[in-house]
Amino acid sequence: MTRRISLTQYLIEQQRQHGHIPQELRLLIEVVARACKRIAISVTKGALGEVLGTAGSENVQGEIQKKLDIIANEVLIEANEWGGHLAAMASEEMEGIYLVPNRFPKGEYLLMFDPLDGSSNIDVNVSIGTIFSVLKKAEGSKGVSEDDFLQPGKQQVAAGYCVYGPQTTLVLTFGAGVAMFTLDREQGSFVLTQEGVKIPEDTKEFAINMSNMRHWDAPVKRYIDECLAGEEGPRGKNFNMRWIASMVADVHRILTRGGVFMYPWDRREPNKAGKLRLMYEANPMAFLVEQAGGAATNARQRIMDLTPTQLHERVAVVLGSKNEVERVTAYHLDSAQ
Ligand SMILES: O=P(O)(O)OC[C@H]1O[C@](O)(COP(=O)(O)O)[C@@H](O)[C@@H]1O
Ligand SMILES: [Mg+2]
Ligand SMILES: [Mg+2]
Repeated sequence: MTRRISLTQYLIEQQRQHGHIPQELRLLIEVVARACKRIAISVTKGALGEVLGTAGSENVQGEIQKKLDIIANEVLIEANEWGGHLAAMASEEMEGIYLVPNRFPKGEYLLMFDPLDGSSNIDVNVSIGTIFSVLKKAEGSKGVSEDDFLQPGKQQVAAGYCVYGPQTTLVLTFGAGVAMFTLDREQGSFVLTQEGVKIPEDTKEFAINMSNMRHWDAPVKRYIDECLAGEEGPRGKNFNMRWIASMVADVHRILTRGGVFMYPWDRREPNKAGKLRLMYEANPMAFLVEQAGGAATNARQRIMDLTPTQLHERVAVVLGSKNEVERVTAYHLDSAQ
């Protein structure tokens, strides 16, 4: 039975007893969690809060922004800019980095986020979320620029997401395992509901958008064909499929019961490495998944080893149960020889 302590107590424990995090980082995560609570309130209001529908604008990736994309972005910026722990922020919804204004105290951390993941699910009342990643500015670097953000994911000091579903759940890692916290709405606080989250190494469940099948590369097609062949095929077992179209919800299922998630490169936009974004979608999820004993690659290399060259860089993603991720990756490496 998991100890029912609050997020604040858990964070203090991580700082004081285990020495896993400095005080500044603890306070930063508290601010992010508070922002997620505010976003959860807007999400829950739905049509009553007039937060559904499009905002009539586009983000830097040319995607139509939903009202909630913008609301969530503003909530995260507003909550974090006065916190005193950050040098700058970057978001899916902003083209450049956001420097903490001079009127606020500053810190050494860099915060990146996908304020609202799974935007296509907002209006249809299906789970969505917020994904975030924390880096530290290189020591001695004066000021802050976009270059400070271009660090490989293995340098993340914290990462997490908050899924707004039937329950609102915050999932966190500081590089010493994964913990989950459920929002107790009566108390208004996140309560620890699982520690030491582990993803089983094997699975019979995959997640991929099958409508893109005709655009896939041969190794992806091979892997999925083998899953679909079931007991009679080379895998000798039947597979189930799930695709929520909110990465946050698909990854949450994988952290809860295992599985493999794939958003591979495909021929629709051959010049792009993939659909998902490296710095505020793939890296934080890869950090969580690895900390839970799973694996995350771009179908060839470990995601957290990739050095980004742009803030909004895209990447192919294969993550989840270790043995399946290794299999998909091996199929790609074999085909390249
Ligand atoms: O609609 P598709 O092509 O299946 O893509 C779904 C994927 O796109 C995303 O929604 C992208 O996230 P955003 O909503 O933040 O743009 C992922 O969460 C999800 O896995
Ligand atoms: Mg997203
Ligand atoms: Mg988004």
